[in-house]
Amino acid sequence: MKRQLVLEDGTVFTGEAFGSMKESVGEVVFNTGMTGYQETLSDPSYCGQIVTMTYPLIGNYGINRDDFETINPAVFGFVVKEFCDTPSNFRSDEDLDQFLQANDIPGITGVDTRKLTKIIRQHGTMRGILTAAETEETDPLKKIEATPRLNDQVSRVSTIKPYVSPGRGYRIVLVDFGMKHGILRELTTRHCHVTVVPYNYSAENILRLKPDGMMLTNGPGNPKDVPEAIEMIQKVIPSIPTFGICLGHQLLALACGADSAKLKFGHRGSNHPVYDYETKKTYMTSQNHGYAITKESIEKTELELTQIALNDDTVEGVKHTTYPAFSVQYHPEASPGPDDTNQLFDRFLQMIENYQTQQKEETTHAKA
Ligand SMILES: NC(=O)CC[C@H](N)C(=O)O
Repeated sequence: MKRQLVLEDGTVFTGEAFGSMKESVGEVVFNTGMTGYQETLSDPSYCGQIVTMTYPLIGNYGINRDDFETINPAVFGFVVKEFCDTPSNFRSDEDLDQFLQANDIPGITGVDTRKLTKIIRQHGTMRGILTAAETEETDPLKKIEATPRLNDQVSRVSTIKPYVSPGRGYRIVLVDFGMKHGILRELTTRHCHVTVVPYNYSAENILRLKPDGMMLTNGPGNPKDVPEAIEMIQKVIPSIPTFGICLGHQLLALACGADSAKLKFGHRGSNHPVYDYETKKTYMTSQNHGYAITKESIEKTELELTQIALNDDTVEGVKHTTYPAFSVQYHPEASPGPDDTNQLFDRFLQMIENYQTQQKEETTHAKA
């Protein structure tokens, strides 16, 4: 069956439908990863977005039971140059078409994804619609216009109730804005006792758990759409060591008085070079974001710029100069992509240890 991807500017791409047959409107973004389509499709940060893979052959190693970043994919559509319906890999359990059908995600194959990507790069991110090619009765552009822009993606993908992944190590509260499993995996690998809480869990409830540390996860949409989290972070960071990733980084920075802005077409892929001023090293990072903290806004806060994107000089990391808190815009948990920055989880646990030692020393001094 024929299907079209129509962009807001009127550009039409015609291809073959696969996956779910439903019509879908979303923000059209591109991901430059050569592999990792399963992790990309299951990353909740794509809620509301139609994702294009720039790598031309997609589906060739199928879908397996191990590589999900959530079991509830939230992406609104999937665009490929060539869908491979004969996957060949020892881990493959089903093909991409079956996966997309089972999760009600519409796909389109046979699209000139290079042309599509060039358009998005020149014009900036646009909304688009995946629709049956034959539709004559309604103008696809009118349908895009009639579809309200989302501002509630985080509430769609966050957990509703808190839950615990037990461990004998540090007690970490993990605030779920649309968590990738990779973040939880890195903490449990390090024996942490993790309490995952909803995006709108209050500061009072978090402090009542007496955590050793707080982690703020990735998540979809505009960070300014989650004001309750910004308020919570302001109350928690003076006393609990905090580490933020991606949306969590943006929320931490907003909570400290910085500002965020939308990037022209974002960073999505597995090969984004980032320079870390602290280690004086460049790392390859996995990224997926459309917003960023603005550099100028950091200057008037108590934050310090710690990392920078080498492609476009945008903010990739900050740390608080008084409180034990730091964050990065990219994904140290990788999945997909390189795990060069995996040691940030160790840096976080080290920060907790240092903070607790310092607290003990201060209490001893106070008593003496
Ligand atoms: N992966 C993320 O957490 C993305 C953060 C935010 N939704 C953005 O697009 O910038």
